[in-house]
Amino acid sequence: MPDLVIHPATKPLFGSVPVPADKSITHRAILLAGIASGRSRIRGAALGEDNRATLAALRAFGIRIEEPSPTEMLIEGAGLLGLQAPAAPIDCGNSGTTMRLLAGVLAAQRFVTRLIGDASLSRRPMERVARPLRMRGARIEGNLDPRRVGEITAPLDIGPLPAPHTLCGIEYELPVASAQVKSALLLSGLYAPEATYVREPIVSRDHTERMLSALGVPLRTAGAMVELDPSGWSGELPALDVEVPGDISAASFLIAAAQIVPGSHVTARRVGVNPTRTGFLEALRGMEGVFAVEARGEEMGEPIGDVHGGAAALRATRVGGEVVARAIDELPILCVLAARARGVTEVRDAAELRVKESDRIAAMARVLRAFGVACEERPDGMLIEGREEGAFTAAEVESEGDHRVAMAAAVLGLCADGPSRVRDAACIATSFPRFVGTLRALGATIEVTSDGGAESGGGEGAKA
Ligand SMILES: O=C(O)C1=C[C@@H](OP(=O)(O)O)[C@@H](O)[C@H](O)C1
Ligand SMILES: C=C(OP(=O)(O)O)C(=O)O
Repeated sequence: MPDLVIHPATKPLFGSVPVPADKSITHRAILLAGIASGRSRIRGAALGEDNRATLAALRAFGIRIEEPSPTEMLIEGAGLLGLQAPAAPIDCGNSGTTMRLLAGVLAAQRFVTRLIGDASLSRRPMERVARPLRMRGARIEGNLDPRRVGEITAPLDIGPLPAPHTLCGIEYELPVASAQVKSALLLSGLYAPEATYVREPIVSRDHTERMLSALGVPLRTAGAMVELDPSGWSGELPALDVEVPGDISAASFLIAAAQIVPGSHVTARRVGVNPTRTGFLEALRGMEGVFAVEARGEEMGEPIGDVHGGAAALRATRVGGEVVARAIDELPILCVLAARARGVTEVRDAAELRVKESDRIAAMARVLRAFGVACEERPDGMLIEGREEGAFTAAEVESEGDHRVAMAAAVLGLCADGPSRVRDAACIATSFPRFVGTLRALGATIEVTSDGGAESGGGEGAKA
């Protein structure tokens, strides 16, 4: 597994760069294209491994997919009930979104599918999606989780849907905000003659709602409530033709790097700026960060903008409440910004971070401490004692197999007093295969090592 060696920045980061296609939107586009009627075209940046897992799953259900270039997919939709029983278990890899969204569609099928994942995904909680799907008549079984009472983990066996082979209506209140669970319920709602109502404690990302609405599915949203009432709907999804916007979660690492490397100015081009995803920018505003969003139109109901970021004198903030759901994947990089801010930053209401690809609260506390940053772990967040000046202590840290932890640590390394090392960094390809190449293009010095030796060339991603 390659490591990254990050050298302290000796000059400003500067430039305008693309970022990977939004991972959440891409999962949805691939999945909906597979069950739509007709040939869909999805364009965007080259796929990360999580999106590849969704693509491979669709192929395993018999969907024909061509990739005429690394940035384009042509998907022959088989219609809502056109998926075929797969010959083997479907490997969702590291991707929670793949597993939980697929569960919604598979709940309605007349065959059984086994969903498996890597070691990290096999530890993540799945009862949250299984329970409401069972309530609407689906069969879902998993392994009982010995660490958590009433919890199940992958492998998941889903289906076949018992006679009369229709899911029933549901009115469901999510105990924890989750776009994955909400999306699974809405996707399963495409197969139910009765209505689907989902209510969340706070609004999570709404890409599924926007995409389904753009495809003519009758959806109504009011605050944190979504209703899909299929009466009067044709029961068919038209093919999609979409250029997926860039991923704000990936862009956040670059915008954050620009804040903390003196003199920097960085632009991430054509980024999705859906308000259910811009919690990072709001938190950054609270830290007196330097950024601007320049509107660049819309795609399938998703607003797009160029995001500019520049070096800033940050101050500590409090991140909690509803903004957490809209910044959930950006909290690791926000912790890095907190380390470079004047005062003590408090992150709370973020217990969900403990059930992501790693326990991101514990993992980030270890990373921060390794760089000499004082922090206190809390059950639902942490306190971080920022230092607006002086280099951090160069460190050697583990990615813990978590792409966002690895990238956050790499950005912190730009402000250290010597070269830092992020071990086991191949996981970055999960969401941002060109992370290293992009940071280098902006002026950072990063090496990708294999077998203990440092390589300075190549390295589009951590996967050298
Ligand atoms: O729906 C999605 O695309 C996602 C939802 C979030 O997970 P939860 O639904 O578990 O909050 C997020 O952390 C994940 O990276 C992607
Ligand atoms: C949590 C993430 O993804 P997933 O849940 O799809 O594994 C993430 O990308 O940070």
